[in-house]
Amino acid sequence: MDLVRSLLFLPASNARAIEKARTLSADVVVLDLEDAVAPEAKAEARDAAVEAVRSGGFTARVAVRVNALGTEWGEDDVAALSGLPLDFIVAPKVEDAGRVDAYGARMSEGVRLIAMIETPAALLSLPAIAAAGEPLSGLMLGVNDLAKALGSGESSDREPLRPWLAATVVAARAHGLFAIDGVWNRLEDAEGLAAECAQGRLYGFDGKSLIHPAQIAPAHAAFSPTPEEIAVARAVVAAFSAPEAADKGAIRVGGAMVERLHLEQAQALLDRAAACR
Ligand SMILES: CC(C)(COP(=O)(O)OP(=O)(O)OC[C@H]1O[C@@H](n2cnc3c(N)ncnc32)[C@H](O)[C@@H]1OP(=O)(O)O)[C@@H](O)C(=O)NCCC(=O)NCCSC(=O)C[C@H](O)C(=O)O
Ligand SMILES: [Mg+2]
Repeated sequence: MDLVRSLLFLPASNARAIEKARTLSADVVVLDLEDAVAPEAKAEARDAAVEAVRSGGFTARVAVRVNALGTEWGEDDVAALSGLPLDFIVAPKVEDAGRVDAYGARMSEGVRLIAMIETPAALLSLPAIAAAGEPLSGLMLGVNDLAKALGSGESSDREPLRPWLAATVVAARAHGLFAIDGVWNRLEDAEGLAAECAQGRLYGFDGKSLIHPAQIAPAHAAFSPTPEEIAVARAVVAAFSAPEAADKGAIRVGGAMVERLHLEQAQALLDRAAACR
């Protein structure tokens, strides 16, 4: 099971954060070479990321967000990661399927790609990007860049971004990719973070991109099955296991109609709960 409830970004130029990240229980840590690193620190950050990945010691799976191919650092970033024991490369500002292919041609076997959707052009090309094929394994919304490019205002319920939340999940699901929601910037607003995680889960996202260790636990709480969901799933599985349900497609469980598609859904939720444990 590909658990991606939490993808914690940290600047690869921050040695203390890298040390801390080794001890953290995020599902994935993302060493950032892009927006969290100033232009004059790019080369040093690249070296630090390579050294960190080579040395290992992370509890989480490890990703590096490179600078986009086409920028002055992109080619060197991707080349520096060649042959390293890395789980994912995160590609910022992907705008077409050709860009996914370009990363694929440069990446080592076994490393998977997460494409960031964070420009209007990417939104218009979502179906083609999602259909690009291997090594693409996930889509991640970049809400900061997106809000900047769209000129959309802030709102607590993300009203202006909602069509794009849904479109990203649809594109990912259509091609068996995971979908990761954007970051929550307000470090001290835990209530807002919890609400936004819940909204992301409601839209179907598999997890959230994060910027601070304190955001890991709320993301895991939101993107793991709840005890109530587990109880309902167990009841559905038990009801369909009863002899009287053997020849039925639809039955009544807890006052609701459930079909065999709900049985599959319940089994998937129980598998996910086991993986989260
Ligand atoms: C946002 C921060 C700059 C805040 O830093 P700071 O105020 O120093 O944090 P704390 O004092 O609360 O830190 C406490 C300890 O935790 C460590 N720490 C902090 N953040 C991280 C982290 N992300 N990963 C690992 N460890 C972290 C500190 O080192 C302290 O440790 P210790 O001293 O040992 O106790 C900072 O949190 C930060 O830099 N966050 C990540 C920023 C980032 O990577 N941004 C880029 C990705 S977001 C993005 O661009 C999304 C997308 O592209 C879009 O467009 O939307
Ligand atoms: Mg961005």
